[in-house]
Amino acid sequence: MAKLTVEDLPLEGKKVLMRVDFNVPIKDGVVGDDNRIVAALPTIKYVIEHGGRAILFSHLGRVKKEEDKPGLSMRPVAERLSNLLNKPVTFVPVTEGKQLEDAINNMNNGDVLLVQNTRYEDVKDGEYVKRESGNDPELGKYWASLGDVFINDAFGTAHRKHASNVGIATNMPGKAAAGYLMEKEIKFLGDAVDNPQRPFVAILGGAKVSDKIGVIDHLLDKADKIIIGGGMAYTFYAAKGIKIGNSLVEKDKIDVAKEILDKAGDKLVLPIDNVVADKFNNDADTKVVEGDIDDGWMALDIGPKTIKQYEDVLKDAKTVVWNGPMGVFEMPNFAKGTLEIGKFLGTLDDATTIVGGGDSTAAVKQLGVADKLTHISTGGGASLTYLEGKTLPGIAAISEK
Ligand SMILES: Nc1ncnc2c1ncn2[C@@H]1O[C@H](COP(=O)(O)OP(=O)(O)O)[C@@H](O)[C@H]1O
Ligand SMILES: O=C(OP(=O)(O)O)[C@H](O)COP(=O)(O)O
Repeated sequence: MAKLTVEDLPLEGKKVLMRVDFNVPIKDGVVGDDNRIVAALPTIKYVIEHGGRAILFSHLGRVKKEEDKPGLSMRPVAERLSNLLNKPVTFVPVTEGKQLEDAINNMNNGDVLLVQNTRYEDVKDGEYVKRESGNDPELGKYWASLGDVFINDAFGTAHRKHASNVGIATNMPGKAAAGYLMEKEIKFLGDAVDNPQRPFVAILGGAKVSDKIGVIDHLLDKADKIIIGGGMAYTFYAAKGIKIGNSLVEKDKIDVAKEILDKAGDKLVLPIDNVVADKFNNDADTKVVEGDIDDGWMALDIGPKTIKQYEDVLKDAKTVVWNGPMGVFEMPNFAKGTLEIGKFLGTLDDATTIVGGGDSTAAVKQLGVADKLTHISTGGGASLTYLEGKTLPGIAAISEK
């Protein structure tokens, strides 16, 4: 990678601004899945072990009105980070001003400080002003002025052009580096898409084809096969004139689906059978049907023949990228397709297997197969944007070597 990395920066005694993605689930004031915090630890540890003063910035959720703020405080994140690092983390409950500046000036080498949710800046005096999300130039400049160097380790936010990632970086030319997590994500996703070991198979699922059109388009030129599952498969069924009953469909995307099918030829693989249900409920009556789905029935998972067919496509793969579940995996009776594909990926010892996407990541974790895969991306929207072949502003703003 031609970008500056943490190892290129002077750290000893420096005020090291770090953008991390600590946008984690919080329930009743306690952090749930802390994977994103754990994923940022290598860079934070490197900085403090090399005598840097780590000043961390992250957003949490979306702040649109004053009342959103209390529930979206970073305080619980500071507590979890402190536990994970096994050392104190100073939490500063504001995003600008004397309290923040004094706290930074009081830091010693090796200390860690976490700034309040950067999206508190989106609401001022009750107005939704989007200073952070709108990349207000004054805000990026101010935050940049608080430190000596900048490290962006927030891959999950890299598809956003906000003050705390792009704003700080552009105000610190030559001093903005990628953290280890950012490097790792770019390496796995970048190699998979641009330099894959072949055969390269993409598995795309999830609810809507509209979310994945850009990815399918980009990967049609790159992948050897694209396996389709989940709700979006039935818009492709409709495009082929296969009956879909009450299955999920995006009627306004049927034409696009037709174009994709024409372009893809046999590169795109669709389910041959499905588990259909008489209602959207785990306790629904179910049956497996091939091809046409009758009215009154909806497809909620891929069927056993499809699982077998997909395993056949995957068995020789050397690179696999997976985004989106094969069915309504949240309901145990419709989780089998996602589970079996996940388990099978875990057996592919010679392949690089990469999962991106919020629900796909939740699925492989919930199903207990995450440990067997090569790389689970910390970014949903960011990994999708990457797979679409688009530039991620957060990455583009990092200084070149
Ligand atoms: N056949 C289906 N019918 C309706 N919903 C489905 C179906 N298959 C999957 N889904 C739903 O799609 C959602 C995930 O889609 P999406 O958000 O696109 O995935 P990701 O976050 O991994 O990109 C899940 O909530 C899942 O229940
Ligand atoms: O969780 C995130 O997005 P993701 O769920 O698509 O990975 C990122 O932190 C970005 O958050 P945002 O979509 O509120 O800008």
